[in-house]
Formats: sequence, structure tokens, C-alpha cells
Amino acid sequence: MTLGASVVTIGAFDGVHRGHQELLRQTIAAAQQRGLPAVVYTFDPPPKVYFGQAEALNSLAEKLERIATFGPDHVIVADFDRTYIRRTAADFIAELERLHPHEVIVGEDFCFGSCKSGTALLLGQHFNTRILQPVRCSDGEIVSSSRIRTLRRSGLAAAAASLENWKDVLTAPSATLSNLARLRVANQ
Ligand SMILES: Cc1cc2nc3c(=O)[nH]c(=O)nc-3n(C[C@H](O)[C@H](O)[C@H](O)COP(=O)(O)O)c2cc1C
Ligand SMILES: Nc1ncnc2c1ncn2[C@@H]1O[C@H](COP(=O)(O)OP(=O)(O)OP(=O)(O)O)[C@@H](O)[C@H]1O
Repeated sequence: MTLGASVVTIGAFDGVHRGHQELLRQTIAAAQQRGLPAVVYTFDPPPKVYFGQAEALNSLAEKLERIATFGPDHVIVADFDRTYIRRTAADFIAELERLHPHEVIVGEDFCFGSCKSGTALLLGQHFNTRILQPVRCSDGEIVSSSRIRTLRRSGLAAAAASLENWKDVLTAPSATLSNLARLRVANQ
């Protein structure tokens, strides 16, 4: 996919939890301020699921539905497979360049490229990059897909759901599932 200009966020986004939601909100707000398309670049399956390190918190359809409620213009879904993982950090940066990002917005632990060699700081050497401070829950712990998986495994479904925070998102005035209809989904 090629765009003349964009604002981009990247990640596995498994569960589309409160940390991911903040990333999505900031990306879409930055894109709207500049009048540019907001792009969410994600992976299917999530890398940790591909490598057998985790079970997915939701299906691709569910993830796209959740992402759509925030109102991005495009979602790029990379087929995360044995061919894709051979790409280097430089290959990934070259692919991102085709989107001509005015800004790339990621969390501080974001990594990319074969053997996870690319970091958010490396991204910052190539693009105007905003690195988000981690969103934490009330006990100070960082919200993460891994934490939600652990809570679910321990039978703490309500605590897991509070990190996903879906009830509040779906009742927010700006959230609408009909956004899914206008969302453009591309494979790379
Ligand atoms: C081109 C590319 C190659 C990747 N190769 C690997 C890999 O070899 N091993 C790995 O564990 N993760 C690999 N990943 C996944 C990243 O480690 C990371 O999980 C992914 O970029 C999503 O970031 P997030 O986990 O912060 O959401 C790769 C990602 C990209 C974009
Ligand atoms: N709590 C958080 N606050 C801010 N950004 C976050 C948070 N969690 C993840 N991110 C960012 O969201 C994007 C997607 O991250 P990712 O899908 O790996 O989430 P994760 O919760 O860290 O997953 P996992 O626990 O499986 O490693 C990345 O840019 C990452 O840095």
C-alpha cells in the first residue's frame, strides 16, 4: 500500500486494551489535526501467537471491529508468517516509507524486524516518531496483552476485562461500530 502522507501506529494490538486504545486515540487525533489519513499497521496472527508463546485474546475480525470504533482510515494487516519474519528492520522501514508518515506513534517497548532488531528509537532516526509513555492501571502495573492473558488464566476475568475497558469505549459518544463499514483494510 502507498499513501502520499499519513499518521501511522503499529503493533499486534491483541485485545485492543487500554494502552492500545490510547495509542489509537492519539494517532487518530494527530491525523485529524493535520487532515491526513490515520493508518493502523497490525499483524495476523499476533507475533507471540505465531511463535507459540501465547493464545490470541481475540480473532482478527474482533480486533478489526474494536480498532474500527476509533475511526482510523486504513488498517494494514500483515500476514505474519515464515516469509514475513525474514524481513529486516531496514525492510520494514522501507515499507513504512511508502506511507510517507508525517508522524509514527508507538509505545516505548515497540520492536520490529527479524530477531526484533528494530526499536522505537531506530524508528525515530527515520521518521518523526512519538513514543507514548506506558498506560498503567490503578496499582501502577503496565497494561499489556500478556497481563490480560495471565489474569484470564488465573480466573480473574473481571480484572482482565477492566484492562480491556470495552464497556466504556463502546458507550463513548465517538465510538460507533458502523465505522467498520468505512474502514479500508489492506494487506500490506
Ligand atoms: C518485519 C518484521 C519482522 C519480525 N520478525 C520477528 C522475529 O523474527 N521474531 C520475533 O519474535 N518477532 C518478530 N517480529 C515481531 C516484533 O517483535 C513485534 O512483536 C511486532 O513488531 C509487533 O510489535 P508489538 O509486539 O510491540 O505489538 C517482527 C516484526 C516485523 C515488523
Ligand atoms: N500500556 C501501554 N501503554 C502505551 N502503549 C502501549 C501499552 N501496551 C502496548 N503499547 C504499545 O502498543 C503497540 C502494540 O503493542 P503490543 O501489541 O505488543 O501490546 P502488548 O500489550 O505490549 O503485548 P504483549 O503483552 O503481548 O507483549 C506497541 O506500539 C506498544 O508499544
